[in-house]
Amino acid sequence: MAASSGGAPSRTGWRAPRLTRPVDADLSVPGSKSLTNRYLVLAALADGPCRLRRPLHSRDSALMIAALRGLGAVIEEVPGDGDFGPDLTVIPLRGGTPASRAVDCGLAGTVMRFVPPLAGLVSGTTTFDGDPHARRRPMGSIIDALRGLGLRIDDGGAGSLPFSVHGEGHVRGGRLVIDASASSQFVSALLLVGARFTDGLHLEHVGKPVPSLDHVRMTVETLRAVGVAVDDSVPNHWRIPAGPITAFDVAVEPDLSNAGPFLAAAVVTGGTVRVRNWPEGTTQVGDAWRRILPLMGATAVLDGGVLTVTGGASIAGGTFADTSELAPTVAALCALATTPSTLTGIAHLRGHETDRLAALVAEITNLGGDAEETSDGLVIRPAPLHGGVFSTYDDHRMATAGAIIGLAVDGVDVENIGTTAKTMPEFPALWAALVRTAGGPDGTPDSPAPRATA
Ligand SMILES: O=C(O)C1=C[C@@H](OP(=O)(O)O)[C@@H](O)[C@H](O)C1
Ligand SMILES: C=C(OP(=O)(O)O)C(=O)O
Repeated sequence: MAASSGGAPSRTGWRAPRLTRPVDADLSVPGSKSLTNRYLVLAALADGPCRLRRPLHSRDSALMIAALRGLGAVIEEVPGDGDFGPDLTVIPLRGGTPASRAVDCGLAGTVMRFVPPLAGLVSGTTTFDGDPHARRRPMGSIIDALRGLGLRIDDGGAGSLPFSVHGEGHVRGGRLVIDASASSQFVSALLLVGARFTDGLHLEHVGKPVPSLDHVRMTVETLRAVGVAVDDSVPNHWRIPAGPITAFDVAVEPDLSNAGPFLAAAVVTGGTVRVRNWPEGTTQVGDAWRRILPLMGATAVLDGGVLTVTGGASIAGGTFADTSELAPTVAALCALATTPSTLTGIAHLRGHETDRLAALVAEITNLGGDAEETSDGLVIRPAPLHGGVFSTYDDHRMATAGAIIGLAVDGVDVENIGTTAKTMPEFPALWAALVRTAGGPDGTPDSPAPRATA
């Protein structure tokens, strides 16, 4: 496998840079995956042309763009002022598309969950498939919901990818009951299109609690910002009247979840990382770094749009609930902590890009660590770690977890660092710039630390 630019070549992939000196970095991170892909869906349904400023450009956003183009949206790249690629303009779906089209979901939950309801609003057949593991991600609630809305779905009875949606150009909508306990994205998917159903949508969740509720709040707030009146005053019920989605021009916030590994580097090395353009108010779950990292002994100060995290003398373990997509990064830090940790409320991570609970236990244990699964999370105890291969399972957050552990442990080979392209193709280069602020990886001569400017 080819080595990526962030670490030295190694036999098995990407040798994670090891640091015994502190990082001292200023950086920007690319746009939020969750916001970019919500804005793209809403723009495709809006009542006029829209613009996304500083959007994410990654595999997940590229798959969303391709899917929406296939359904008839016109999406173009135009010059913008972002550090990580052009802006996007979107002319909404106008009909007149071919009678059938295929959507590649890759491994993107946002594509496989958000696009099928939208396909119901377009005439013709849309076939969905994705990477091999995508066929194992939970989809049954979306398929059932679409049937409940009167759409014909061919899934061979599997309740998973691949399947076809036969759209008629309109969906009646109204009352719909689903079980969204496997993924918050089931709720978000239906809310994003609900205003365009003829009778609007009254969605009810019945079952174990909806996980990753921060992401549902993000959907609700994003909808309100484009003129959709979401009533979420009753728990597990969302009511949306039929109506237009107002065209918008929006700047996408940086991805605060993807800022996590860089902030973690400050914690691991006892250094400082400053992330620019941190929003004062946000619906992103990644804002929780400001709460989580101090529990581990770091300081986190948000001032003037810059989040500054400085690591302490050691990493404290603790109990971390409902960390959602932050969990792999939290787990990597816990594996380096001096006291035990418990992560709870993340049973649904078994349905993510891989079974993240099993994967984290396997990879931490493979490096000599002490980790085990519980029914809804992980227990990780202090143990001396050694080098080895850190497998990534095509999961971007497993790759970054390996990079974090490798900062503190000699000889960690991250097996496929390229999988970070799912949400942050720039990861290897940004990590290399971060490492240079500590004078370079261990074994390179000390040199004046250049600032990470990426
Ligand atoms: O709506 C979204 O953008 C997301 C919702 C969450 O999904 P789950 O509820 O399946 O965890 C999260 O983990 C994922 O990374 C992004
Ligand atoms: C769970 C994740 O992604 P997806 O949107 O594919 O569900 C994630 O990014 O951590």
